[in-house]
Amino acid sequence: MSEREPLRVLVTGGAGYIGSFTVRALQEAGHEVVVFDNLRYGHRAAVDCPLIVGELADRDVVFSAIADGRFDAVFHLAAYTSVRESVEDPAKYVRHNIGGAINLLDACLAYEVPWVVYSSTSEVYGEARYLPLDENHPTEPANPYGASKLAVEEFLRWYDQAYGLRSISLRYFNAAGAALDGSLGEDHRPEEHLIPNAIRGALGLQAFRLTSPRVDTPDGTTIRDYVHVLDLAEAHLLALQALRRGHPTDVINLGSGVGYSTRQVIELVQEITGVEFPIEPGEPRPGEPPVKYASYAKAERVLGWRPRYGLEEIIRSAVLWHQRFPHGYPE
Ligand SMILES: NC(=O)c1ccc[n+]([C@@H]2O[C@H](COP(=O)([O-])OP(=O)(O)OC[C@H]3O[C@@H](n4cnc5c(N)ncnc54)[C@H](O)[C@@H]3O)[C@@H](O)[C@H]2O)c1
Ligand SMILES: O=c1ccn([C@@H]2O[C@H](COP(=O)(O)OP(=O)(O)O[C@H]3O[C@H](CO)[C@H](O)[C@H](O)[C@H]3O)[C@@H](O)[C@H]2O)c(=O)[nH]1
Repeated sequence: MSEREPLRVLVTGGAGYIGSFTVRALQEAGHEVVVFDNLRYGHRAAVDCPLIVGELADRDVVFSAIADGRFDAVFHLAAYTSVRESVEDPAKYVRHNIGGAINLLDACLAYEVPWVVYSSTSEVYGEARYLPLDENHPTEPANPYGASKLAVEEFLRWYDQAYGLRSISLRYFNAAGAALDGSLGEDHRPEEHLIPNAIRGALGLQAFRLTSPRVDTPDGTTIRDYVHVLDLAEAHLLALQALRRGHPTDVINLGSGVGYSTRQVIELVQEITGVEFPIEPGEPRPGEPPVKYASYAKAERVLGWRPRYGLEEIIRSAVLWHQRFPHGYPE
């Protein structure tokens, strides 16, 4: 099969934030896509392709989705993603993020799907021992969410060794931004991420609360690496091409390489929107690492990927989305 021939790809979590952009990128590249999502956080309106509404933890449902599909690849993005919830209810993260993923991988083996692209996270590293974080940094997740994502990465390695299932795990840093025309965007209910919450503060949709703990950084707020969701979607296509070329099972960081403090992000949202919304004190989130940002040298070397968009374009696109859809996707 030539590297350009269209493939059939199942995207789990494809109705969610990053998934919906990845689905669109696959479709634009000519691939045939089916989405599998339980719609707990995803939205039907975010998807323009066949959608299987199903639960990953239900092994029979997962097996029948794969059995019916004749898929060439699976992009596995579905997961629960709240650090706070994972600390309160770790069992949920074992059952869905680990158990659900294992159901999916077993179905891939049963129906000979050769390639998996997996959504991992910078949370696998825990607190940074050095910066920028590269893929050789020790993995010491500080919460059950990060532990669940790392466990799947590790089993992907074992599944390749034992059964020959090849995969690339993409360790995203902080995904943010929207389609440049504001047609797709981030709609989590409830929303926990900084950029959408600051924009909602600027648009008068809700009060903005600072939940960053006081940390040892120049302005005392946490520092993060924001990467445009369009850049993430592009990286998934490049990972698929790498697998088609025969690249071995691997893990790759996806970040912008630049760290911005929470206060800098808030101030940039204020500047771009022209609204000096109040910053109300919130309950500091426990266990947040003070600083993280990525080295994306490996993504550049292996995938030929580098981020196209910076923080300003991230915020401008997200503002457009929130202005067009202040109440999110129509249900
Ligand atoms: N948003 C980020 O900054 C970020 C950073 C690093 C990694 N990630 C990873 O990227 C992936 C996508 O994240 P997102 O921000 O788009 O989240 P999201 O909640 O918008 O998307 C996840 C989707 O998966 C679905 N889902 C969750 N559990 C499921 C299950 N058991 N069965 C079926 N469907 C299920 C949800 O309904 C949702 O549509 C996740 O795997 C997450 O761990 C996200
Ligand atoms: O309304 C808000 C939202 C966030 N923050 C603060 O802004 C910083 C960034 O918060 P985000 O929730 O946007 O990002 P995190 O780095 O805390 O975590 C996110 O990115 C990780 C990957 O790097 C994981 O995927 C995780 O699930 C996801 O929530 C944190 O200090 C947070 O306390 C606020 O002050 N107010």
